[in-house]
Amino acid sequence: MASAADEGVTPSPPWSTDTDSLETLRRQLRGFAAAREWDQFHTPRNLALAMVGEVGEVCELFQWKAETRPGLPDWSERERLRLGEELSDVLMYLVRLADKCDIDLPAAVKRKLERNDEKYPADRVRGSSKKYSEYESAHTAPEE
Ligand SMILES: Nc1ccn([C@H]2C[C@H](O)[C@@H](COP(=O)(O)OP(=O)(O)OP(=O)(O)O)O2)c(=O)n1
Repeated sequence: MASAADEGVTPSPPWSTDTDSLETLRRQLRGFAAAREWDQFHTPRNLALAMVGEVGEVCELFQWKAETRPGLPDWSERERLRLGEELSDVLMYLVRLADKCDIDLPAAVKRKLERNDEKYPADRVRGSSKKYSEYESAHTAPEE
């Protein structure tokens, strides 16, 4: 089985996020909305609702299907294309929502990765899906 390093993933700190691609997307979505005078509709509440609606569309694609393996080998190209579209909608509304709420998403993700690493140290939780509070000496979430 390929190790984490073989797959180019980052198994341990320091964590970072690709600020450039999120920032580029944030700017593109700003421009897209501005060109259509949609800023007036892109309120935090509307964007949150729109994002959840798109999450529902993602889930709908999995609905009533048998469990499938990672990579979706038994899905058609058409279904995979559709899933890519719906995931993109979720991402776009998410980035737009963060922007309209003045949340620095790359910084927030980096911070959350660090907190997750503290709550779920790899050596301790490897191979288990238990929540951090279920471990024996219940670890409490770090202070804000
Ligand atoms: N007021 C709007 C309307 C749309 N979009 C953008 C964000 C999404 O990426 C996409 C959502 O478009 P639709 O509401 O048409 O939804 P779908 O693309 O999912 O189409 P359908 O509902 O037919 O599957 O368009 C937006 O930013 N603001």
